[in-house]
Amino acid sequence: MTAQLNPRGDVAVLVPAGGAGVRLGPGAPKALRPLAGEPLLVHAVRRVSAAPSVRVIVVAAPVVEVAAVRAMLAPVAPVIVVPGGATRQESVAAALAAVPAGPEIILVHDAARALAPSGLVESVAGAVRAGREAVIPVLPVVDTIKEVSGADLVVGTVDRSALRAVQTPQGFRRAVLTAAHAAATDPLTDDAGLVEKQGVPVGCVPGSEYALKITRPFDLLLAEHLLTRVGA
Ligand SMILES: Nc1ccn([C@@H]2O[C@H](COP(=O)(O)OP(=O)(O)OP(=O)(O)O)[C@@H](O)[C@H]2O)c(=O)n1
Ligand SMILES: C[C@](O)(CO)[C@H](O)COP(=O)(O)O
Repeated sequence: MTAQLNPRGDVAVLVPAGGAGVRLGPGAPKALRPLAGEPLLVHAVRRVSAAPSVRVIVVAAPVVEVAAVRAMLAPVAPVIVVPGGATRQESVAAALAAVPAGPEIILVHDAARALAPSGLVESVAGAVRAGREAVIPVLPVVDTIKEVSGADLVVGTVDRSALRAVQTPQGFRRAVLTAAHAAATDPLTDDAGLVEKQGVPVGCVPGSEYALKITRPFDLLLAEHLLTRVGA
């Protein structure tokens, strides 16, 4: 990361890290929980900052942890840290508002996808640079998918050939992401969803198995294995 900004190609990455991690079980906010001895957020920011086009990183931290997160990330990379919001969408909006003038490509990347490789950051940024207005990394759905009524009654089998599992980082022209957040009404689970609502086409690039979202305890075990045994 260097300080000079080139509006045509430079990238700012927003890292929403304000979530509690309820599905991971009781403990500190998820982004601060340890993975192989370091907080998830440190792993995520280290990988993002290693991507050559990234010039600005803005982290949305849990509200009461802003100072601690600033201190924690200071040795990792230059970052702007802002208080997160009550929802992921609010955290992203707060981070977006803190991006300085300059970068015209903005990526949004979950702290919870702590092992997403720098190459994926570059691949998403590159697709936006090449002309897409919005880009998401996706993987094919590998399980048979059923529609279920109530708790346990199968209604039918869904054709999965057109389905994709969506990851982060998601990349956008800055004006597109800003307009989508300005127009947002209900919270959606991802930023591409807001952009779709604006009628903007969203492109796909191949995702990475390493960009798994650490959501449940098993995911943390898997990530620990990938990091310590596979060298992710
Ligand atoms: N108010 C929130 C909620 C979520 N996030 C961030 O959004 C990303 C994706 O959210 P998820 O993995 O679902 O995290 P949590 O909301 O913390 O998980 P849970 O629903 O289990 O509490 C995470 O990096 C999380 O920190 C955020 O910045 N602010
Ligand atoms: C943005 C996201 O990571 C894409 O898969 C996801 O939508 C975050 O929300 P979730 O509710 O934790 O799945």
